[in-house]
Amino acid sequence: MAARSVAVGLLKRALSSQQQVRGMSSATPKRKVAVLGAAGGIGQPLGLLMKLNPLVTDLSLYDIAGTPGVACDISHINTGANVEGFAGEEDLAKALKGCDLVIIPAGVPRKPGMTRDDLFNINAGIVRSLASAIAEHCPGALVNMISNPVNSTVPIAAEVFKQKGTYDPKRLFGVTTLDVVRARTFLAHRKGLNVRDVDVPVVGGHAGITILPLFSQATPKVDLSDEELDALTKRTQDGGTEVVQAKAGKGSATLSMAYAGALFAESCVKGMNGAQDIVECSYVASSVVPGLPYFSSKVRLGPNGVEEVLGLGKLSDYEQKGLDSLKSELMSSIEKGVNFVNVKT
Ligand SMILES: NC(=O)c1ccc[n+]([C@@H]2O[C@H](COP(=O)([O-])OP(=O)(O)OC[C@H]3O[C@@H](n4cnc5c(N)ncnc54)[C@H](O)[C@@H]3O)[C@@H](O)[C@H]2O)c1
Ligand SMILES: O=C(O)C[C@H](O)C(=O)O
Repeated sequence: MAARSVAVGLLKRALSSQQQVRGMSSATPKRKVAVLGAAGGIGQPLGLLMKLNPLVTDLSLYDIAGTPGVACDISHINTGANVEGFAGEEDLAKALKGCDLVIIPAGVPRKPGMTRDDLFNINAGIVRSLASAIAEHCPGALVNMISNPVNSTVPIAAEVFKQKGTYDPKRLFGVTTLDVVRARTFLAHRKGLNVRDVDVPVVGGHAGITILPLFSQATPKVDLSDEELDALTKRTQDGGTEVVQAKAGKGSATLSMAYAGALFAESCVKGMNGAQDIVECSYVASSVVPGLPYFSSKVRLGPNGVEEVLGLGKLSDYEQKGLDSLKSELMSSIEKGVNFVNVKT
């Protein structure tokens, strides 16, 4: 009897995973995901990872050029998602139509010696025009903003959506998952832990000192000397710069970012599909820190996007100092984004 029920269980599991792979399960809703900037350093591996995700039934790959080739290549992979490639502004409406989730890694990356804010002049305009198209063609989609400077590009998208009358703070996310991925990796290496067991919330924003890892809230609990804490915090804050320098002029993090972006996108889709207790750190509209209208902290994801913005929990003195010192930089990046859309020059 026991052997029979084990066999039935295995059969059911195999059937349901086959159905999932084909995108045919009646329990799994159809989900169309778009990647804007899909021919780029992040866009290509992110497109690949989304094609491998059984929750994605339709994958729309958009860039200003180069997407037909990328889409053709990815479409040959024998997983369920239907893949379409779109190139050039005249194809943007088609790329966005019917999307549940839009991921934006479009824009220029840093070179050594640059800050993320140095990307503002080019990327702000790109994000403004993509946000405007999203408001027109898929206003109900969740938006995962990867393009830097995230601290400003999220407010830019929000202001565009407000102007278009489609703004819903629950649906707009700055992707800060790479900071969490880095904090987990660096802590696990430093303390000899299995990285799969390690989690570290990272709050604040996504640039330099605005990236604030909360090692006092890590799981498993760890004892860190003052030197270790300082070194781990700085390495997490400078993780992006470490990659920019290692790539020596050939861009910034792409592969680890694609991994992080795919993790976050999957959590968004799971939340939309009704999964419970999906919690991720993300840079969202927030009242967690008075005076900062956008802030990254843990958020609970659900059918409508952000279901709940969670508080910061108890901070150590070191983390409280970090929080106090990031506020003015984060606020000025937010204002810069807001003004870009609203102030006529
Ligand atoms: N949030 C994060 O943690 C994080 C991590 C890494 C990189 N980034 C940022 O992601 C962005 C992309 O980085 P990358 O390494 O993929 O750069 P990349 O130059 O390799 O690719 C960017 C792609 O965007 C495309 N693009 C430009 N304008 C566009 C438009 N109007 N519409 C659609 N696509 C457009 C380009 O054609 C290119 O294919 C950069 O701004 C980078 O700083 C963010
Ligand atoms: O550092 C960068 O410019 C890219 C990205 O924001 C990162 O953190 O890797």
